[in-house]
Amino acid sequence: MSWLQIKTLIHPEQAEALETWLLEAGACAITLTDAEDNPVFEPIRGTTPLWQLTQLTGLYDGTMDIDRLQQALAADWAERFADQPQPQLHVEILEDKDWIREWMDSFHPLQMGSRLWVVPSWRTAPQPEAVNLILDPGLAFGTGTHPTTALCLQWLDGLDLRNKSLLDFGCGSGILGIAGLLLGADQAWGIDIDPQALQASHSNAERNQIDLTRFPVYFPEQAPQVTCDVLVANILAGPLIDLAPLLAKQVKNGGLMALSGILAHQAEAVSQAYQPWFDLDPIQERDGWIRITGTRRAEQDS
Ligand SMILES: C[S@@+](CC[C@H](N)C(=O)[O-])C[C@H]1O[C@@H](n2cnc3c(N)ncnc32)[C@H](O)[C@@H]1O
Repeated sequence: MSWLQIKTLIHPEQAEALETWLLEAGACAITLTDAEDNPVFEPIRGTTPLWQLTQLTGLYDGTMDIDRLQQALAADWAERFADQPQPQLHVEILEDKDWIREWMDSFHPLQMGSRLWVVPSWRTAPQPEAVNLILDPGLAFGTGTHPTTALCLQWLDGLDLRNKSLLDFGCGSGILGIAGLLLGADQAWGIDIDPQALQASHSNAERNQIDLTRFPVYFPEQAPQVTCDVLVANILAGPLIDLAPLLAKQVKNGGLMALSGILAHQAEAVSQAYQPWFDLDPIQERDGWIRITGTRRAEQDS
């Protein structure tokens, strides 16, 4: 099987928008790195220096029609960012073994808060005594490199999760549910609409020596209506708003929740959707993404 890898340089302010656009257009995975850290393009004389740019690398199934993708991107980009240069996609065909090597090289251990590290399975944990979450990124979203995931991991790291149950809604790679269990929770559940995510969550749980009975995973329509002490949902603003009544029902009175996957301008709409059930904390922001946390009020059960 072959893959198509695209690479482009982009201004950091537009990197997230391009990442979202490419994922919606079927990319299996996207990574963003500082162009200066990992230069694959020669800087062009007279153009923006590399240190001001983000390098985006994306991966598509080898059957993807990249010409049509470029045309669609050009049309949308012209509409949204009329005054900005069009991203130029450099395309390369990769055999399985090549992209795996590229992919592996791009992941490094990351510290999340004070106790937790996310360590790719092929790297050595820098602090063996820390809480080390061993991760095989695979194709499901959730490696810890994305700000939305990092915001949730840092929040979990700061909680006392002993004897707590945790619902990971939109579990992707299972990273948040697994982190919760490693940080002391005694039970977690994962829910996702993507079969690849459910599979990845279980293989990542096994890699971290977590008994799968402590982290069962479900499609939403098959999930039991559990109530949890802690809810994490890193999805997107639209589904989070639609799911507010359902998610509120699944958090115990006095329980905690963290919502992520929300762009700064969407904060107000998502907050409003959860205010009927939760006392909300001040919003946290990272690279244009925000995290909403709160405590389930006891007085309302609806
Ligand atoms: C941004 S990823 C987050 C993955 C992981 N929890 C993390 O924090 O890195 C969002 C995940 O939510 C899933 N998802 C999107 N809409 C959903 C929905 N309505 N119900 C359940 N899962 C959903 C996607 O398939 C994807 O795996």
